[in-house]
Amino acid sequence: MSRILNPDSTTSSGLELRRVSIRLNGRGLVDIDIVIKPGEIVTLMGPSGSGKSSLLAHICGTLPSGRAAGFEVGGQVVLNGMSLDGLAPQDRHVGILFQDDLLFPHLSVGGNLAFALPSTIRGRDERRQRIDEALESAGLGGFTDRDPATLSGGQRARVALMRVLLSEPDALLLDEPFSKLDTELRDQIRTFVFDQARLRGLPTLMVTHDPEDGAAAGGRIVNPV
Ligand SMILES: Nc1ncnc2c1ncn2[C@@H]1O[C@H](COP(=O)(O)OP(=O)(O)OP(=O)(O)O)[C@@H](O)[C@H]1O
Repeated sequence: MSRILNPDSTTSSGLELRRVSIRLNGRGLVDIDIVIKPGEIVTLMGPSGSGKSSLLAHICGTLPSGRAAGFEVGGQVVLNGMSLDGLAPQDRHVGILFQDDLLFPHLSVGGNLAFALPSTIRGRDERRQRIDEALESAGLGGFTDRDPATLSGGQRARVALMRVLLSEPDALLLDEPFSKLDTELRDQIRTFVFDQARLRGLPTLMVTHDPEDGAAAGGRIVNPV
């Protein structure tokens, strides 16, 4: 693993945003300083365009930065005591779930999940077992060979979460992942996602416009500015 150990950082667990700032074309968007403990779910709410998704992209290492892109970032993102600055997205161990489940339509459910498994899990049987266990734990036992197009919205949402979790993230980011689900399903999937995050002790940062998401998470609700 190529993580950089920042000599200034403490060895604390969780996701720390140390005076993280984002400016867009010289305008201040985000200014946040927070520690999210393992298993804690923090909700990020703020007006449209206030930079919530940009902050998640910055944590993932996918924010287009530099003068041409217009974004300038400051501060430090630290996960479990290690600075993520300069690391490629795939080396950060940060999982993110979006509004759209982004399942690959040309792959089976199992194929979608296999894509997320760490390359260190090499054996065919072990890979298959991990996928089967993940599907079982999501109430989707026997779905390995299903075409994603044949799944319901709730089933797709659970596969999308399992795909993120199989990549063994150390932190979870949620970018309005429940907003396209109808009310009943939203409650169900929300509970499932929060339970999984807590069970695995993942520091979790959720962006939402829905106050009910924040209430259901039961944790702190913060503004990006
Ligand atoms: N790739 C990009 N290149 C340039 N500007 C961008 C890019 N992505 C977002 N922006 C701009 O950055 C600002 C913040 O957008 P962002 O999506 O982070 O806000 P948000 O708070 O998540 O909004 P919403 O609640 O509507 O999803 C907006 O002005 C947006 O137009």
